[in-house]
Amino acid sequence: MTRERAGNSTSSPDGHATAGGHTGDESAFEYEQRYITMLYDKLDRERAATTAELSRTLGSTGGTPQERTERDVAATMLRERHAQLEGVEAGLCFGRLDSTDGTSMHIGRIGLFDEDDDYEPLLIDWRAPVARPFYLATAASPQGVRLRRHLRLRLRTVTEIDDEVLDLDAEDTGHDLGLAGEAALLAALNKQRGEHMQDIVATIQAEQDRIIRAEATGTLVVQGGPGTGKTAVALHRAAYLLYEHRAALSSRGILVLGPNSIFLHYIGQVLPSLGETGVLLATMGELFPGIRVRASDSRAGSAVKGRESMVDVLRTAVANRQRVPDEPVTIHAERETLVLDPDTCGKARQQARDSGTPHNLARRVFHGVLLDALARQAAERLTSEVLDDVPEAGYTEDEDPTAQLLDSTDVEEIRAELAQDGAVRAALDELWPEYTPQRLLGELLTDRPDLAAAAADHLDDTEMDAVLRTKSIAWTAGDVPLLDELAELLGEDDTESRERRAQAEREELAYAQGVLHVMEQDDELADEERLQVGDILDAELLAERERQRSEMTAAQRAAADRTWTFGHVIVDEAQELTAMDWRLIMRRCPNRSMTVVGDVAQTSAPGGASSWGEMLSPYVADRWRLAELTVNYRTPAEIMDVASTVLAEFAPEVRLPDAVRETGVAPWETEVAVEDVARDVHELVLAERREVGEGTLAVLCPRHRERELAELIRYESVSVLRVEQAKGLEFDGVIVVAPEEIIQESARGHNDLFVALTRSTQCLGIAHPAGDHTTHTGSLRALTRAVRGRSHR
Ligand SMILES: Nc1ncnc2c1ncn2[C@@H]1O[C@H](COP(=O)(O)OP(=O)(O)OP(=O)(O)O)[C@@H](O)[C@H]1O
Repeated sequence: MTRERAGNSTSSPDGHATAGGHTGDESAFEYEQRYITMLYDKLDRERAATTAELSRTLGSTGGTPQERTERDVAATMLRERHAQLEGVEAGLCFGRLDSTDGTSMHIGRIGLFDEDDDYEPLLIDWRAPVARPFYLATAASPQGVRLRRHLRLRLRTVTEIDDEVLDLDAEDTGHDLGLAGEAALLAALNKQRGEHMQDIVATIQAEQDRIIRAEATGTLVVQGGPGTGKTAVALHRAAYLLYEHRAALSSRGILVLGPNSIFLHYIGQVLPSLGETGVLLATMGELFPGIRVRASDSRAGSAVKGRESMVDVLRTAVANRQRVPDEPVTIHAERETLVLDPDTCGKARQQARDSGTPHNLARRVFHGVLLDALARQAAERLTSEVLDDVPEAGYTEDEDPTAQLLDSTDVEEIRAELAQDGAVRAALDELWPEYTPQRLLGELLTDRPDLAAAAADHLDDTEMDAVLRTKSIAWTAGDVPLLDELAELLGEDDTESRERRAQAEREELAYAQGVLHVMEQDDELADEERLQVGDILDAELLAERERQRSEMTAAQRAAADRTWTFGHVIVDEAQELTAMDWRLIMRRCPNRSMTVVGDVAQTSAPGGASSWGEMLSPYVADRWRLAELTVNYRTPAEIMDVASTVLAEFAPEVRLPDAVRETGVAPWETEVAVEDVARDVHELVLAERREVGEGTLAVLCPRHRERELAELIRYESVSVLRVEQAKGLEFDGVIVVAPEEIIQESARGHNDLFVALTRSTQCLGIAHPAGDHTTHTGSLRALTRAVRGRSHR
């Protein structure tokens, strides 16, 4: 394979003789610039046409209800198209493939076609099958490709061209990792990082491409060490699946789950830059509409809440709210006093439970059985009162007055009256109340006896202490799967609200028809006017709900609906999820079309995974596929050497991915004054900022040091984070503060330290509070040895 490179800022256009399409006098640069300019002109025209169409659509009024709904659907699609065309501005076209048969194509973020030339493709969408050799072709297996060209642009100007001639006879200067487009790849990897993750569409590698384009059906696990591109691959897979299965997936949508909101912010631009806006990005804490997570659990608390046995605790808590009184309950109803005895209540409860419906629906059965009993009681009492008033000798034995006194309709009436009686309702509610998940969980987590009654078989005192709190609505991310579980156990009795809605619609319809009828009789009213009024009334009634639906994308609708099921779910940092989290996710994805992305060596959550099989087998048995990523694109070899020394101490069996590049910059370590760690780390930050220039820098520290450090270190490009917040992120420089404390902080502290060490793209420093590293764990001694072996500051 031979490589040629040209940059118009540093060297003259190469005038590549074989680059198809350009004329003899024209250099490759001139040709590509001309082509790129043509593509951007085309993009501009498409944008203008979409904007015009959208304002035409939004501006038109009236029409039949169906037309109005269609118009709203069209407007939603045009808005999406508009967002897509805006999103692909940067690096619209990034490559070109020349085939051995003499044909050539340009590859970019979206497809563009020439309508005036029988829809000839001008730009091929990277996801199209014909574009695939761009990522897969190698000199050994060229797949009909003669030349692969990477184009780099600044705004709309071509700044660099990298050519690879896929020629077996040529000298192979490539890396033994089998990289495609190596020069372009290294240029991308060496770039300074910013606030947002960049897409990798121009330099996707073959092992990544295979995952991105893997079958949509079934569950695919993508396991890979740090920096192997798992997140990048997962996001590109979302874009690919939407392209490949647009019709099926755009209605049900794709959910991408990430570990926290910092991470979602970080990855938030990748899909728009690929022209896709309809994907719902969320954290676990956001998956219960109406709840905002405002608090966090202790490690012990989240471990307890994440256990599967919480399902039994919740079940018992619900059952404990279905009460049978110890003593008869006296009800002072409006007309009489009635009594509910424990035996009747017990039978009613059994009947309700036997109905097999969730609590709030079974409540109807329970209340119904008791209302029947109360109605009978009232009827019997009424009958005996009447009989008491009838003179003894007033009838013969054949004329039993009770037989005619109350028939079933009368008893029904009594029942209906009792059902409306405040005292009766209160008594029934007391025994079997209606519950929302929020109310029940709020009670349970703030009331020790209540929790003890539900959890006695599952939690000891310390575990209960770990989840109890004082404020019922201080929701944490760990509460969300519990709320979701409760929503299933409780169900929602929407019979009345459905009836009310149906009644309101019937009334509105009757009103509208009445008005139309009056208008029809009014000869003075112009036909046109009558039509308009009729349209409005009808439209309001018939199309309102449909319209609301059509104005929302699948992602927006999904975000507002707890029971929404997605067409595909992508779970990033999946090793962090607990058994309870997985139950919720599986409810959102009944077809199990999922991509599960993570690294079990990086697990830090106390309830997180140590094996994929263990986590997934309850849902898919062994029907999941594993794909592995083996190359580390983020962390330079110098830093990986240090991280692998630490890893070898606690997980010697794990093989680390090969680092794709070296930077020549050795990691460093230093001591900081134990009495003033923040001040000294601040000094280190100032020095390190000079190293990374405008790049990003992170100070990663144990939990208890975060506040003090964050108060002192306040620079726009510097983040002070706990390790768990840095999951999935990367920075040009990283300073790890007090590694020993990070190790000691939790049962999975080693994993945390490993995560912290692998966040950097350029340089790494370690700050030990003085004396801290002399006494401690093997991991820390190994870390110190490894760093010292390289350099010392
Ligand atoms: N093919 C590629 N071309 C260019 N950059 C890439 C490629 N693959 C990965 N990268 C870059 O490598 C870095 C690491 O990628 P990513 O964050 O997706 O890795 P990860 O496996 O999720 O890491 P971790 O598990 O450590 O959080 C990112 O900057 C990403 O853009």
